[in-house]
Order: sequence, then C-alpha cells, then structure tokens
Amino acid sequence: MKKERMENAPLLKVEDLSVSFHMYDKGLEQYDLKVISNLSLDVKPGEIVAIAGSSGSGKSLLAHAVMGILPENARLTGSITYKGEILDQKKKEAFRGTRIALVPQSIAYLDPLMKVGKQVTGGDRGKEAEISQREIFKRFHLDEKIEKYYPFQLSGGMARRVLVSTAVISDASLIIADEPTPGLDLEMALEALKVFRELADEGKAVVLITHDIDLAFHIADRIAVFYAGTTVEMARAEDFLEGAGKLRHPYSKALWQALPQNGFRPIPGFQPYARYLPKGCLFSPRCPHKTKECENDIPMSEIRGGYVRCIHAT
Ligand SMILES: Nc1ncnc2c1ncn2[C@@H]1O[C@H](COP(=O)(O)OP(=O)(O)OP(=O)(O)O)[C@@H](O)[C@H]1O
Ligand code: NI
Repeated sequence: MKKERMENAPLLKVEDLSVSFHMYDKGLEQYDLKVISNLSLDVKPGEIVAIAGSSGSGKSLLAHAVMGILPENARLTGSITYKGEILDQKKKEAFRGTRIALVPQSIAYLDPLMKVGKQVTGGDRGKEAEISQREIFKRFHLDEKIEKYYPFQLSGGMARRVLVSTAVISDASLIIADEPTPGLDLEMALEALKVFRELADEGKAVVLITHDIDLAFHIADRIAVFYAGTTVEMARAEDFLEGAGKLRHPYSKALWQALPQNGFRPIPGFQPYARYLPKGCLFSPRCPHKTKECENDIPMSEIRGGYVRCIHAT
C-alpha cells in the first residue's frame, strides 16, 4: 500500500508559486512586475502534463523557475519540490541536466563552440553515450555526420531535434520540454511526442509546454491551462478530446473553440499585461459570466475530477 502511495506521489510539485521581477521605470521609480501568481502544478512519474496557454502566460518562466535559471531581478515565493525535497537554488543547479532536463524554447541555448554530438551526450564520448546518441539521431532523421557539426551549421528544425535528443538521452527523471516542436514537419513533431510518451511510460515525468495543443491532447495525460501567469484549469486530456462541454473554465472552453477543427472562434479581448492585472479573477475582464464576486481572490476548486479557478464553474 505504502509503495503504491509512493509511486503515485508527484515527482515535481509546484505550490502557490509567484514570480515577480524588480523593475526600474524611467527615472528612479521602481516597481514589481508580477508575472506568475499563485500557480500550482504537479507531475507524477509515468505522466505527461501538457501546459497550454497563450503567449506571455508564464509557461517558460515556470520552466525557468524549476531549472533555477531566472534572471537576477526575479523574486520567487511558494514552493517547488522534486520527490518531496524542496528545490532551493543550490539543488536546482545540482539537478540541472542530471535529474531534471530542459528542452529550451530557443535554439540559441546550444553552445556555439561545441560540436553537436558532444553537446547531446553532455560531453561524454564513451561508447555507450555514442550509441544512444546515434540511436536517437536515427529516429530524428539526423545523419551521423551531423554529430561533427557546430550549431551554426544546423537548420532550425535540425537544431530543435538536437535539443530534444539531449534531454531524451540524459538520465533525468523529469523532463521539461518548452515548445519542442516548432520548425519540425508533422512526421518529426509526432516522432518527438512519441519519444516523450515512451519516456513517461518508462516511469519518467514529462512537462510538455506547447502551442500544438491538439497534438498534445493525444499524448498527454493531463493538461494545465495557463492564463496571465496562473493555472486556471487542470483537466484530463480526455476532457479536451471530448469537447468544450467537458471543460470547466471559460478560458479553456475558449481555447478549445479557437482550434481550427472546432470552428476557429477566438474570443474578443486581450490577456492582461502583468503590470495592470485586474483584481480577483484574471480572466474576468473577458468573461461573459463575470459578477461582483469575481473581484475576490479565486482559489482552485475540484469539479468533476479536475481543478478550476472559477467560482461560476459547474
Ligand atoms: N526578464 C523579464 N523581465 C520582465 N518581464 C519578463 C521577463 N521575462 C519574461 N517576462 C514577462 O513575463 C511574461 C511571461 O513570459 P513567458 O516567457 O513565461 O511566456 P510564455 O507563456 O512562455 O510565452 P510564449 O508562448 O510566447 O513562449 C511575459 O509577459 C513576459 O513579457
Ligand atoms: Ni515560452
């Protein structure tokens, strides 16, 4: 019984995370820009949790907060644990690339002065490392000679596959993939997602940040929907496959309806800028169900087996 409980315990747990940047305005005026507010998320071994949400909703910043690579002027509150252990900055640095691997959103993260093969294996050119590197290159249709290339010799799509390969052959038990598919053709994008699914099936935990949400529905177990720096819904992937009626938050429903296959019906309005966040529910200025009570702080609540940050959700 205990063992079962241990296995179901989250590998990564983010609780009530807020991130602010200390900013300088014109002159001497200073202010705090709150870019992540009260965000919670957990990922269990064997699971892929996809993160969906528009540009600027805090997806990459969450990844950077877990990896410990936020800029100097960032302040964090809340907690991030890995296997129940609090991840402070020192641990984040120790775990980076070993227990926790990041597929960065930008291909500029590749070291311009190191040959690609060596980067993928983390500097290890032993026989075993070379075999795993060649295996994954084959799956991603990367010719063997590419291991001798420098990053500037790669196309965008090749660089993306190299970054994914690095995380895949690491020993990390937690993989955070921040947009791993842009620039890949459909076949390669699907191959990358298939590789992530296999890693999860081996017992690793995967966080998949992606704009290709309709692909993510098919391989992820759960979907976290981000809006203006917080989680507004955590749902099973099947809920997204079944349709807007199964979803709980008006923004998740709007995301679903904005997909081309669902009629491409975008909602009016904009995500608020971090400096001018509305009181209470961050989605309320765009919400058709808005009432006075939405100006209060809105906690996550459990509804129909998922979690939602909306007092009107049923
Ligand atoms: N160093 C920084 N200083 C100030 N604001 C920042 C900084 N880095 C990011 N932001 C702001 O934080 C917000 C969240 O950024 P983030 O990169 O996490 O978005 P995202 O969800 O990953 O978007 P995308 O889908 O475009 O990658 C944005 O409004 C961004 O402008
Ligand atoms: Ni991003």
